[in-house]
Amino acid sequence: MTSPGRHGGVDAERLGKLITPDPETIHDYLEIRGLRVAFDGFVAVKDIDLTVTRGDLRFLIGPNGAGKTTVIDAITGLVPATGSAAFGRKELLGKPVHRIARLGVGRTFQTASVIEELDVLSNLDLAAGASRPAVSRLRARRGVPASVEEALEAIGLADERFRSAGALAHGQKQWLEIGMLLVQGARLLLLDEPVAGMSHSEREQTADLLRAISPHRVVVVVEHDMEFLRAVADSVTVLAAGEVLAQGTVAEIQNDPRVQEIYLGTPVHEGGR
Ligand SMILES: Nc1ncnc2c1ncn2[C@@H]1O[C@H](COP(=O)(O)OP(=O)(O)OP(=O)(O)O)[C@@H](O)[C@H]1O
Repeated sequence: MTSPGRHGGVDAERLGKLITPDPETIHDYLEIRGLRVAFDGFVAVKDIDLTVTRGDLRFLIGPNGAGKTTVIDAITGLVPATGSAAFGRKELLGKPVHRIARLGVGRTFQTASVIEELDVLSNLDLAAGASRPAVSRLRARRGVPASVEEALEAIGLADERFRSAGALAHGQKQWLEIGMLLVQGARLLLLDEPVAGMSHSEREQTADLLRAISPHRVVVVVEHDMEFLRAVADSVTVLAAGEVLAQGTVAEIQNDPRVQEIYLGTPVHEGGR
């Protein structure tokens, strides 16, 4: 079984249970103001403003080197930045990576960062904070936390629970990573090229998964794949040379001449990058 949801497609009921909105977090939003990142004098991100609310599945696109990953790195504390990036009204900039994660900010990387030697269940267990010594893991499996069980079903890996993460298909690893973010309680999900290298069918299933998550979480997706964007995005922010070039609905972005120009004259609806 390689699709999210035991019977193919997202298991919306289980996913809904897993990510039922907490009334405390109903007003979650990401608010970035004047974000600036410089590497040895080279300004990769130039005074960016960005607001993303729950249920507004935002895609961040732009040519190679536009600064998309750097924005995510700055929000998650991996690179120093100035300006402001707040989530849940708490400032993230200047905090160490682990404190940002505790504030409900989770990310995936272009290359899946699951622990390949551990099985699927242990990866989810660790993410859920149920870190236990290896010896006790077998015993622990008898009492899998409900959130982990729900995540296994929602991401379609219930039957693969004892399989080592390293043996999973590419798409399954990405779904495992997303499941890990959910069980760790991430309320802001920053996904860096989640469908890169996926098959058409894996992309469709990932689209279902993100659409099911989006009403309950703030989701930002960095992606080059325009077909995937059209299938999933509610709104799009286009970065170019570290600045916000355009922002709007998919249709607005596709018809924006400035956006078409930076994609080397290729209409966005036809081009990949
Ligand atoms: N650690 C770093 N040190 C120096 N320069 C960096 C560093 N990280 C990124 N850059 C530079 O910052 C710019 C933005 O890079 P970034 O990876 O954010 O772009 P991107 O839009 O994500 O591109 P891609 O689509 O290729 O992943 C690039 O010119 C890149 O070379």
